[in-house]
Amino acid sequence: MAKQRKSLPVPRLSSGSTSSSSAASNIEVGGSAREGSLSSAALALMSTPPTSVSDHVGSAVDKEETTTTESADLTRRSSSRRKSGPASYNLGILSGVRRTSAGREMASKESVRNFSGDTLVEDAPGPSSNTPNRQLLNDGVKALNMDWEMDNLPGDNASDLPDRKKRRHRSSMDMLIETTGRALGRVKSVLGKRERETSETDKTERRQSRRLLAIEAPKDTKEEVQQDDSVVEPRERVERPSKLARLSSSFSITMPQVFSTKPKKPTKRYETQGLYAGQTLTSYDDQSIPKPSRKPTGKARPLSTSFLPDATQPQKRNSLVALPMFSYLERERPFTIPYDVFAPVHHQRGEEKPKDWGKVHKNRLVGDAIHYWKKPYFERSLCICTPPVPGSSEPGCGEHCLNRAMDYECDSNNCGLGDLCTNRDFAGLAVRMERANKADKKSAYYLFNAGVEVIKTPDRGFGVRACRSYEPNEIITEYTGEIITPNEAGRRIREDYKDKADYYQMEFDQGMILDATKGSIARFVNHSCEPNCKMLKRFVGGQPRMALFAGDRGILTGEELTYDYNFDPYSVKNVQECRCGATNCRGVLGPRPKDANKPVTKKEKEGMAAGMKRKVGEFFGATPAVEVDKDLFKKRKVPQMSKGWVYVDETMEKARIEEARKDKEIARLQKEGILPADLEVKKTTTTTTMTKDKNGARRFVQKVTTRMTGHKPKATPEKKPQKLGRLSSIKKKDRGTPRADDAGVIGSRVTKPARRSMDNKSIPKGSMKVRPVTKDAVKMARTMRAVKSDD
Ligand SMILES: C[S@@+](CC[C@H](N)C(=O)[O-])C[C@H]1O[C@@H](n2cnc3c(N)ncnc32)[C@H](O)[C@@H]1O
Repeated sequence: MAKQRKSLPVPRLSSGSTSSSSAASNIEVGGSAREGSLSSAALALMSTPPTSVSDHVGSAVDKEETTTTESADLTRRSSSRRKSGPASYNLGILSGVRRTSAGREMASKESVRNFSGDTLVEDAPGPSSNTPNRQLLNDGVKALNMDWEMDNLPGDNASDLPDRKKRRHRSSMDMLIETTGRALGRVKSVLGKRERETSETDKTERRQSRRLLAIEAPKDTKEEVQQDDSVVEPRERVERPSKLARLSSSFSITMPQVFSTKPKKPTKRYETQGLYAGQTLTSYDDQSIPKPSRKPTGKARPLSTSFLPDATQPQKRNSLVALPMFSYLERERPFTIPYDVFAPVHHQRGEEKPKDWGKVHKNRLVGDAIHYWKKPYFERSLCICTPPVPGSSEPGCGEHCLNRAMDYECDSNNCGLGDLCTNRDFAGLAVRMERANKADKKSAYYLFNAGVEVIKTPDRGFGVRACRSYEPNEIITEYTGEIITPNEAGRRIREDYKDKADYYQMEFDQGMILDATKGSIARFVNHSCEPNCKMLKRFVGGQPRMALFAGDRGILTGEELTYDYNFDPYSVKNVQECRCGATNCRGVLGPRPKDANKPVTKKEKEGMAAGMKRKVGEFFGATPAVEVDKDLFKKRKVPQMSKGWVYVDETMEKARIEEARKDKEIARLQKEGILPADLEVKKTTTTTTMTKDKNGARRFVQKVTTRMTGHKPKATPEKKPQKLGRLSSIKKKDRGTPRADDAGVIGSRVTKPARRSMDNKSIPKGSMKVRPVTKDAVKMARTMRAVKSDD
């Protein structure tokens, strides 16, 4: 160092200053005049003495180039600084080790070369080529697809630098690598995260695409289209690269897309709200809700209610966001459980179903009834109701409606209230049944609209249950079947239904019988002495129809439907034991107690007295004051109840009818003198007595007694000579042989034409009507005569 200083007198430079940047920076150049006389290039040359022999040579060769660069460098310095004080040289900056700004950290290859010569860095591998940072940098450079490589990093060409310089260069390179490595590490971690996400998406996409490819297109024809429009092989064929390869190569930002239009992944939809009871805790205070009376027994663990808030304390709302389950508990809203979810009365599989049930959904006339039945046999009644006053509780065609009072149903022909009319039960039922018929028979929707279903009862055969609730007096279902004559009803019972235990015949209208053996579901409705329904007759479009209506307390879902049969068994033998289980059960399916047996009430007595008074007044010609009873329309109308079931026991009934016919015939023959008055005939009487067995069950015992009884004809008053009108006058005038046109009357006999004319009511008043002698009577008379002659 000392030697070097001595060999270079002008300018005096401390060579030692080159060893450290701090020393170098403090070198002062003496005399401004001298500074000014020296070219800056020369100064620069002098300030950087060659450190070796080769440097001298090299310096000579590169003198020109170095001079130019340094001069440019110095020219860039501010002129004010140069002027204000003596020039100072920062060797750190000049040597490229110390940089003045971050931008200069990445020194250009040229500047390094210019400063330190081309031989600064050796060809040997870089100082930190094996360090993880270097590796990281390498990876990053590759990943970013840069057009330079780590091995040819600018400024990395320090193979020919001397060791000392190499160290310095290495340290600067290390810094550079470290900084860049850190930056790249951050980039890589971000990219790595994206890569992971992308690879996740990629996996899902691949799974989907595999599925789609399997369904939509053959694999070999499907091509993948990348965003850059390059066509690649389907992803199934692309081999999955190794993790390392993926790490190093998957920094590509553009991810391969399988399909330009991705199929939308079906997203699971979560319900935002759930169903819950919707009861407040204070509901228990409600008197209408029965409190649980059963106390927990020792064995059963009582239900823990600790999770419920204290009902006695006012509820404080939690300011924190509640968990969903608790927020559901807090919220309250009305809800209806869908029928598909809650249908408690579905007919269970395997349950016994009724056999031999021919369904008839509309009444139909069968046999002779077709000729006897009078179609619309009364005039349609016009409804004079006005639309209901808004806000009033009285509905359209309510209790004041005349049609309703007369059991006529309103329709568009007789009522103008349209939808406001409430007297259209059968029309409403028709709408419901139409909905039911369109629905699947197994669906809850069908059951809801049909409203009823058949069930098997333990002791009363089949019955009917409500599949929904009904308002009081709401129509439930129609009772339909075949309209037949009473004769046909008897015949069916004798012949068709002789092996059956249950009959479905009911008195209907115009003296006809409604036989629901082929009929609607209503035929299965059982009897109860305390019924929840009633069978009513209504006139719809002039035609009578029967339907089951809810009672005054309405019907709940699942209740068995019953009504009072008011059963007329015709014979005691046919009396059936009632198993309805009501507290006021009459014990038998017999008729309701006759009203006549009821004691007369005070009100009825008043009514009778008022009626008498009116009649007396009318008799004496007094005009009764017309007083409109205001309560007249308010009175509950008495529904036209079903007249009752017809139970015709064919053998008993036949015997009874035959007996009566015989009695009548004998009496007539006796009267005519054909049979003796003291005739004794065998008579059979059947008496039924009810007993109870040891179990308390009722038993009906029949006793048949036969006795001989005499038929005594009633004493007939002495006959007065009868005026025979025209016929007798003819006979009086002309006592000749009767003519053929004498209305067929010969003696006491009436010939066929006469009878025909009698039927036609052409015989004048007062004419004698003679009953024709039947074949049976003649036969019997002959027998009697034969018996007598034998005696
Ligand atoms: C119209 S059917 C009713 C449906 C019948 N249960 C079935 O299975 O077809 C009438 C018959 O049901 C039976 N029945 C109805 N209600 C009854 C009751 N309360 N007690 C006993 N039997 C009853 C009687 O046998 C009666 O003749």
